[in-house]
Amino acid sequence: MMAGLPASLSGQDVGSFAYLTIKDRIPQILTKAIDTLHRHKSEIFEKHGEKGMEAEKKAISLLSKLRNELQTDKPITPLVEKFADTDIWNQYLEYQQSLLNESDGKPRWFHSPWLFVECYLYRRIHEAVIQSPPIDDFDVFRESKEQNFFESQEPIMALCIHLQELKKTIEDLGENQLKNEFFKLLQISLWGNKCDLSLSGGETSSQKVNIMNSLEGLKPLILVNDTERLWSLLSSRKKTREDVPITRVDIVLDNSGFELVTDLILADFLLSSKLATEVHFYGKTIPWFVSDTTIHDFNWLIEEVKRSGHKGVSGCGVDWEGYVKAGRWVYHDHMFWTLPHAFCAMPQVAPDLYAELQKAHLILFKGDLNYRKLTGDRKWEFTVPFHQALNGFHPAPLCSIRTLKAETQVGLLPGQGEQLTVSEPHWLTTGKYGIFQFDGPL
Ligand SMILES: O=P(O)(O)OC[C@@]1(O)O[C@H](CO)[C@@H](O)[C@@H]1O
Ligand SMILES: [Mn+2]
Repeated sequence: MMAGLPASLSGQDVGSFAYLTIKDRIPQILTKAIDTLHRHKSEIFEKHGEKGMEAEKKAISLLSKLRNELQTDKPITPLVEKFADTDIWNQYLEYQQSLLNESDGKPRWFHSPWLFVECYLYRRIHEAVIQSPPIDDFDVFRESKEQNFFESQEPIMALCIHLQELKKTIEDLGENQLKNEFFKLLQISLWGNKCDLSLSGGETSSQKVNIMNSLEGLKPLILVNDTERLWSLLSSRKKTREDVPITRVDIVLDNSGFELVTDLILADFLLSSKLATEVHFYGKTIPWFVSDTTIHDFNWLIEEVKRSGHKGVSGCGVDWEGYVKAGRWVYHDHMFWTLPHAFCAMPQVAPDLYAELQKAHLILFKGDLNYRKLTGDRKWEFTVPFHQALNGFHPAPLCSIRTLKAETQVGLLPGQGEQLTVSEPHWLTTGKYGIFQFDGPL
């Protein structure tokens, strides 16, 4: 499977999105993280006293040192703090070293694969925090994830009310009506991915307008649309429900806040429509790419929805808590999702996780980073088939639901990418365009 893989995206390519992310956006994210620690000084003092003050100072100095390493393109150094994945990370760093020849020296920020460098950055932020007890559980991104939720209350309310209405009549919907509702909620989950904080460098990217009304207008921005495949897979299983009592859909989550609400609404619809009988979610074990969902974020958001003053919203929270309690929604934590590996390495690196995913009848991968890891973050030709770019990663029928925020895309029609480059030079990285890209039994 390894034969003839194209080169990785890298900060080596001056002017590329990778280069601009490492040069501009990541220092901005580090500065915001440092600023967040500063602004929580009094809260940390109240909670931990003098020891907390020392810890806050230490974490800030470690993050400042990290920013300096990055901005001066220093060699990438091994992780030093003992943690569950420290050894795997340092093995991967040695692997990156082995790819370089003598003259190249050490792996460096602007000279190593972008995927590795960006993941390493967030793992170093985590290391700075766990090296600073007693604030070693501090999530430097929590405030911005919560802010994204609170600033998106209007569209969240509209979506929850829509779902509650839909659930009242869902038994009476005809096949076609159910399909259309399914497609609408898939599109809402797709566009929920547009607002991620790491793209905006941590600036608020909450959802302002109510996307229910703009779906029609957004359809031309969907470059690959395999949603019919999702419908036929799930609806045919539903028809033969007697002999196939279980349909499990796994959702590999991306961002917390508004996007997570759109994913939970989709997951609720999957159960209420009986297109699925159980949904499994995968989040991140440490704070990741600014807005990615941790188990704390998952539980916090369901609780916030349940506590809403609006009964249309709180009703959803009550149902969602019920699904978790009944084991119909299952949340999985696994360290693999915050390692730097492309997903084709999962059978070797995390065979237990690969075996878990193989139990799903359909896996939905949300977001841009997941797409980059599905396809190895490489400079593929636009027309290379998605199946080929997965490089052997086929745990189950899967679909990427992603807005484009990185200079990598496969499975396009001949000329489609070139045409977009002419009409919209930054179509790969603005998050304006999206895909539903499916890989399953041919
Ligand atoms: O996975 P998400 O949340 O959709 O996107 C995360 C992400 O956009 O942040 C980086 C920019 O720093 C992107 O390259 C990366 O894919
Ligand atoms: Mn993300």
